[in-house]
Amino acid sequence: WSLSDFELGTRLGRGKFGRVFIARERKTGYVVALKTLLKKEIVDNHMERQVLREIEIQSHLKHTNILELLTWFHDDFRIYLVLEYAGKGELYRHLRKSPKGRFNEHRSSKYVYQVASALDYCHRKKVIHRDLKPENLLLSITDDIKLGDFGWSVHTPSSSRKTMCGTVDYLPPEMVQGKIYGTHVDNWCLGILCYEFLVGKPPFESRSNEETYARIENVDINYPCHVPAGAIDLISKLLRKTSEERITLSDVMEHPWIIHNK
Ligand SMILES: CC(C)CCNC(=O)Cn1cc(-c2ccc3c(-c4nc5ccccc5[nH]4)n[nH]c3c2)cn1
Repeated sequence: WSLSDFELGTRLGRGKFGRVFIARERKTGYVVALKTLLKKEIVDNHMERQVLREIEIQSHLKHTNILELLTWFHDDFRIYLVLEYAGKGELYRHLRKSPKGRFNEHRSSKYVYQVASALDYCHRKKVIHRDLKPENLLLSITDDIKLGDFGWSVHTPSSSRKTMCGTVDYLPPEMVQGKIYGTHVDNWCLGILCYEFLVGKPPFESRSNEETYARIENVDINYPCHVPAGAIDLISKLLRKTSEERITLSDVMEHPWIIHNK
């Protein structure tokens, strides 16, 4: 493959994701997201091994709710990643523009199910910490979750998050305390995500990072009255300070609130 095989369109996410363009493969007309990484930037930041490891991992992940890395190629100056195009773009924007900035039970439980399915698949492949938060979720044209790992993108701090260096709202207690962490961090983040879908903001959001950290470590959570009991039950089983106590992803997928509402 080479750049001449593609007809480039506009930048996606208005430059938020680094240099990602919508593009069409000339012969088939297939629409993709074409991400370009400058080799000089990668070398200057000593990220060669990391990028190659990410490409290695991502190219082996094949799941309907994980954004697929279709192929990649490079020229003298850039590495080009041919990624699946998600027709409805950033989930985050849909969340913010929904009435009261939150999703209804049906939509929330469907997305939580799909994210749990994607994470369960990743964990079985010994891949953890996909940096789960609304900014890393895209929606396909059929309104299905596409989990992307935008760790590589140069996120300009988006105005939507108060803290300029990206949100701390999704950090689990073990990461706030700088302890080693395992796959259970994703279970915690799924709990935060479920709360944010239903309420419109993450549970521990505070005026300062320090206050947020304190609330995370105390699991100091309040549920607005409109949050259904079934969802509270699920979230409270994910947001456990002791990581081993958190409900498993397969149990999330079989939880009554998910089954009855998705
Ligand atoms: C090193 C490597 C293997 C990591 C691979 N993963 C990434 O590069 C993560 N990444 C995915 C993207 C990305 C960004 C946006 C989109 C979109 C998309 N569709 C849209 C529709 C409307 C508005 C914006 C849209 N963005 N589809 N697929 C995308 C993929 C950017 N970075």
